[in-house]
Amino acid sequence: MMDQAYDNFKKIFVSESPIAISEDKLQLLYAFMNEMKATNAHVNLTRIVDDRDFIEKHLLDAITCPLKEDADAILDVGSGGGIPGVPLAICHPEKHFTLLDSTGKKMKAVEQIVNAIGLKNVSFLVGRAEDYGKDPKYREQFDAVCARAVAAFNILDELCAPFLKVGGTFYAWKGQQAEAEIAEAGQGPSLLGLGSIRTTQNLILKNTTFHVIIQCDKIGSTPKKYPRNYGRIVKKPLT
Ligand SMILES: C[S@@+](CC[C@H](N)C(=O)[O-])C[C@H]1O[C@@H](n2cnc3c(N)ncnc32)[C@H](O)[C@@H]1O
Repeated sequence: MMDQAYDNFKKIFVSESPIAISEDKLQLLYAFMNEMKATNAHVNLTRIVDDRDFIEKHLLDAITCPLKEDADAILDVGSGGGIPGVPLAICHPEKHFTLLDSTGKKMKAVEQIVNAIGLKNVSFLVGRAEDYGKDPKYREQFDAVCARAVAAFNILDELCAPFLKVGGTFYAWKGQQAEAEIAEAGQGPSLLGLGSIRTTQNLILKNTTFHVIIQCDKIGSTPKKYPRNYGRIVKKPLT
């Protein structure tokens, strides 16, 4: 049963959203927000708790990602409190989302949230991206890989590229520093099999000026030597 608080949520969401969302999905996004806020009292999942901020900086920031229609298996690397993975899973029930984070406590909390709101298209992995990326069970198995607020692009490319199938797409959420980070990554993406680097800037939200998603496609297999161990990736990012 939805209430006055839901009506307020809906009003803000509809006035801010550049895309139309059905009522059932909107109710799930609302339930996710409330569960996350409640969980936040004992597990630190987000600093954003005001409804308008949550809608703009978490929900809309996540769901405006231009995921390809034919992407079925999607990995969210460094998912933390479940963003962008959970809002995207709500909006794309036909796709499967795997959330990966090295912090088990966060993944456990998000799993409980996902169960509480009844989402069936999400699964969880606890551990380091650079370890899972070497595991044949996960390497080159995903049609899309997403990552928000995890690392600079010249580190993220090595963490994420190994998971992508050739033909898949990598989405890295960035702000106004996107172009500078692409430049800093130099030849790194192409060494990893990534190409066609571009940015999506046309989904700028009313109060979030710098909503930029770097996208690139996997155009060739990632050489076996990548990903290196994390210390090496950070100390000497590919250029
Ligand atoms: C700042 S949080 C961002 C969480 C979420 N993506 C968001 O935008 O709200 C970064 C998360 O990435 C995870 N992380 C960082 N490096 C990682 C790695 N190499 N493998 C797996 N998780 C990692 C951290 O545990 C943390 O939960």
